[in-house]
Amino acid sequence: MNELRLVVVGASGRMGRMLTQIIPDTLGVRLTAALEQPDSPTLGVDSGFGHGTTPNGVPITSDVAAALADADAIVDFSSPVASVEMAKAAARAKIAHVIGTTGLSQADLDAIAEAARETVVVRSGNMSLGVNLLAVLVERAARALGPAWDAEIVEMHHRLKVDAPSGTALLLGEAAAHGRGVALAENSARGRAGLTGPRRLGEIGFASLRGGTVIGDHTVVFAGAGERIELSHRAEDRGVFARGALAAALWTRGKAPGLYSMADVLGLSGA
Ligand SMILES: NC(=O)C1=CN([C@@H]2O[C@H](COP(=O)(O)OP(=O)(O)OC[C@H]3O[C@@H](n4cnc5c(N)ncnc54)[C@H](OP(=O)(O)O)[C@@H]3O)[C@@H](O)[C@H]2O)C=CC1
Ligand SMILES: O=C(O)C1=N[C@H](C(=O)O)C[C@H](O)C1
Repeated sequence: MNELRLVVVGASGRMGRMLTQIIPDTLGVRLTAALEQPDSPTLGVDSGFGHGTTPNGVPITSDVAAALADADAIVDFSSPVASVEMAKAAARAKIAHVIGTTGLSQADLDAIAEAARETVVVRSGNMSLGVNLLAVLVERAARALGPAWDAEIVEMHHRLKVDAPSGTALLLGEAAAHGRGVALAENSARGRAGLTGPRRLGEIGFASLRGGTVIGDHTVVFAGAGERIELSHRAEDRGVFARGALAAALWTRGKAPGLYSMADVLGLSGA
């Protein structure tokens, strides 16, 4: 089978650099374009620059049309505005779109769902195997424990992260809500401050810490009367997200248009 021709969006960012580093060592994929914003100072620079001195022959560009003309899939860790634009372009070109970007609004999610009517889209707030397995465990725990055990989600990330709660925290919150058979939107508490009053039964709380170079730590606490369960994941290397995204891109081959998750890619749906 031919190699999957990949476009990386956000190629000069932390995740983009990790992707361009591991693509040459990943069987079945080939980088054909590396996209950045039109005003990026990195335009024209070899996209291999982020990981030492080995050029890969793919210069960074902002020409979306040219990039998509020679591609099978897009791997996108950029910004909400960019990912929604890419989703529309991917739908028009019928190219698979793997979206890792977080901080998406409901309107952004709706636009992505609309694009997924035309092409294969895999979106997840976390592409790692560990976090997606953790979500399965959180759902089971929430189902078994019920709302009498208070669920709180604590996350910590590097000082440069711009959105909160993290996409992963929201994914884990959705898992807990699903386990309880409730909607997260109606049962979440974000950013308590001031005279909050006692905790509301059944709410799922979120707390976000930012500092240093932390790649991504998440803990789901189930606090009961006189005892506590904590389920945690710590990412030690951005490679876990990048490898998951490349596995997702390869998985899209031959799939029907639709919106998929990493649980689908990893075979964890219904686990
Ligand atoms: N789902 C997952 O597993 C993971 C998700 N993420 C998420 O991925 C996103 C990116 O993270 P990270 O790499 O750390 O962030 P960075 O800010 O380091 O990288 C994002 C890159 O995207 C670029 N960009 C912005 N707009 C466009 C555009 N229109 N076209 C092309 N490129 C564009 C930015 O350029 P500029 O700097 O000029 O704005 C930047 O270089 C975040 O939302 C983060 O939360 C991160 C890790 C794992
Ligand atoms: O911005 C990051 O860095 C990360 N973002 C994702 C999130 O919002 O959960 C995934 C990972 O934790 C790193």
